Amino acid sequence: MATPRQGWDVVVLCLAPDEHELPQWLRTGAAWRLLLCLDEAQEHLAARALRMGPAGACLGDYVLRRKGHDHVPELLERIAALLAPAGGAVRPHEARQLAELRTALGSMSQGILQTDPEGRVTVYNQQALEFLDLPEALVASGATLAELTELQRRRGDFGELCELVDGRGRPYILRGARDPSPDLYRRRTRDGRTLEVRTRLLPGGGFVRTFSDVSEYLRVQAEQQRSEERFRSLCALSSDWYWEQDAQLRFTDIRGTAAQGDARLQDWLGRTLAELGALNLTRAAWTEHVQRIAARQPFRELELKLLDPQGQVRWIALSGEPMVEDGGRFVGYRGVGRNITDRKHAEEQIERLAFYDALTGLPNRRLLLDRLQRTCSGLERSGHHAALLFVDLDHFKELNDTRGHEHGDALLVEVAQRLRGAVRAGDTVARFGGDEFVLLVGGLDHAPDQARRDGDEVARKVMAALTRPYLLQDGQHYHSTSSVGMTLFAHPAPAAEELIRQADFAMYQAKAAGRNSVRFFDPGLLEQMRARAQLEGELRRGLVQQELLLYYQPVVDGGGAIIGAEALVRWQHPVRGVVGPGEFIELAERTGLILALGDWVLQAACTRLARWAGRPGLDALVVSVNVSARQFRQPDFAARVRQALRASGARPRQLRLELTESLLLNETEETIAKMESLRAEGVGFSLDDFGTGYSSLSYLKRLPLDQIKIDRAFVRDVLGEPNDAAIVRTILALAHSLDLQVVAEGVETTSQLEFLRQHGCRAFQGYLFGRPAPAEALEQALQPAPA
Ligand SMILES: Nc1nc2c(ncn2[C@@H]2O[C@@H]3COP(=O)(O)O[C@H]4[C@@H](O)[C@H](n5cnc6c(=O)[nH]c(N)nc65)O[C@@H]4COP(=O)(O)O[C@H]3[C@H]2O)c(=O)[nH]1
Repeated sequence: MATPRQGWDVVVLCLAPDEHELPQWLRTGAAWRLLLCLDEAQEHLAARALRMGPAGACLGDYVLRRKGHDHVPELLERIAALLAPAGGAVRPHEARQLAELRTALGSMSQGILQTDPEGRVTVYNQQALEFLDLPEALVASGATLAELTELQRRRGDFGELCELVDGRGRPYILRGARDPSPDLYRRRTRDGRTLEVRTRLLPGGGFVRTFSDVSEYLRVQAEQQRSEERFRSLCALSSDWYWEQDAQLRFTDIRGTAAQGDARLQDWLGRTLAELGALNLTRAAWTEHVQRIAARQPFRELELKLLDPQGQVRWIALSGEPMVEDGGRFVGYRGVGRNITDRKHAEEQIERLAFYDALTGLPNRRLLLDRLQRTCSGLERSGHHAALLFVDLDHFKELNDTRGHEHGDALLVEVAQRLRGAVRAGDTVARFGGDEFVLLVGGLDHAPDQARRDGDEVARKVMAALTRPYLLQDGQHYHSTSSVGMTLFAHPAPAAEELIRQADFAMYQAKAAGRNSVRFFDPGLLEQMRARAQLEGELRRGLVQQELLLYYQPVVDGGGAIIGAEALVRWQHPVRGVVGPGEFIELAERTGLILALGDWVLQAACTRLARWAGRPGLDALVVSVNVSARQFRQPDFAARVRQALRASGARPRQLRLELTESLLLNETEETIAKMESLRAEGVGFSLDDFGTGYSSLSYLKRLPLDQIKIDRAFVRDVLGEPNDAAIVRTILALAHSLDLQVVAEGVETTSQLEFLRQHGCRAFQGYLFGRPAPAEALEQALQPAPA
């Protein structure tokens, strides 16, 4: 059959009864309407024609053939109906379909329009009018798309140079919207929206065009892109890296500059956290983590200590949160990871500093206290005894002072090693600072006697280890001994601090017993300890209550004339009466009270000097004041002396500071500077107890001294002990050659005086001339005889 021509209004297709297919030309689509005439058995072909939709012929209606030509009237009637002009009699179902179509078009968010082969707009919806900003009257009037486009172009809808239309659509618009139209292009409207324009050609000519406002979509897309970029740069710049796990908690993604090229991290892929084998997680910590994951909760800073194949430890911290799809389905975890190895090392270092002695690497006081507490709490169960040993090196200070700190430090390191070797691995060797070491030894016998023997054996071993000669860095050998104080304890044990006090106290007993010995803490001695503590409290109070006094002991010349005095402190105790410095100076030094005490003495002596000014006999006296090492080492010591002088008005030339040898051996440069600054103002310096310590010619030459004092120990035996006599002679000769004055202390007899005089001594101090006494005694002795 021939193909119907364009322009026909209705095509009536009568299918032969044996025809089971629709002719091919029906699919080409055309403007005419189709009226099918077919047998009942062929009714499905009408349905098929209907389904061809807008691309094919438009099925108008169909009529079933009846016997003879009974169906012809109906056929004609239907032809008439199809030929009826638009707006004419429309069948009810068609009217409904049309209305529904309009509603559907109207409710679309897209704009839609359709043109006929001549380019006239035949179908449109409100959205299209709105997007194109065109009046409906114009569009409905049958204007062509080219005309509408021209109108828009003139209005500037596409921009002056059509720049609002993208590269795909611009040539088409510039051509005046004449074919061919691109399938897709985008253009921006003047109010800033972006429209996506899609065109689909219709088979019979014309096209359907849709307009979608994709502004929001593009905004979200751009935002997403920005967010992606942010994430990417975060990953690139951050020391953290990003990870993801699937629902089975296997690592599926590890990203970020910090993770790139890190084979050890990339090795995680496909494995779960449990399979990484963290060394640090305790069972409890792991259980807690697993429960958290099971509850799909986030986790923060989960720290993992991992061992890599090279045996290196590294620490990683992970934080994560669950990933859930839109439907609420759990799909895994994601989060960030960070290498915290450096931080962990720093923390370990800090911990070491907090609990270990930096020089020897031994536990410090804090750690020892902790271990001691643990030992004590285990004693009830074990029934064992334990021992705490306080070890102090004899004469360590002298080594430190004479040979320098490096040698002292090296010795302490060696001592630490020897102590460790002398006890069992489970015992603790701690350093309390200086040359004080404390050993905690556990597992001693249940029976007190045997425990004591065990403890004694440990102490002997310790002492033997420390007595072996040391080879110093300068190649010289050094011999040392130690004093050990020990306290034994079992359950119930005293408090840890109390045990340390006991061992410390016992160590002092060992020192007092002549060093190089062991002493067990004797509870009987506890009283002494308490007395010491009480004395400290009383001295503190005494200082505040101004219970201190200054006595003065005269210093005389060869003819017995008083040329000066030494100020010696006394304590007017409210109960015990006058207490000598031998009972409290050492305590004051140990507790730091010496600083306040020393200040007071300086001020009192200066005040006395000022009072004596202008008084006959007293006016020219030089007063010596003892200065303890700790006092002298105060950074502002010189300023304090100046302050005492200024406040009292005393003349610096009449003040002489007595220093001890041990003080001068240390910190020489600083010492000299301090002494020189005071000496420049007239203050004199005397070296006390000369000959008892490490007397050295070199520092005598270097230090700005005026005077040395021969210790009374040499003076005492100067007649009976040839050695002492030789020392005294040497000191006098030395002092003479260095142009230093000499004062001999402790002169009690005229024979001593005679000896000293013979060998050139010109100044003397001792009971022979007067005991230390209140200032008034000196004042009386020097009072001019009444005329
Ligand atoms: N056997 C005997 N002893 C004599 C004789 N002549 C004097 N003495 C004593 O020898 C000590 C001399 O003082 P030192 O060597 O500076 O030794 C002083 C000094 O090191 C210290 N000291 C005293 N007062 C102070 C002070 O104000 N500050 C400081 N830091 N230490 C002081 O206490 C030590 C003892 O002082 P003191 O008990 O007053 O003892 C005094 C004095 O009484 C004598 O002929 N025979």
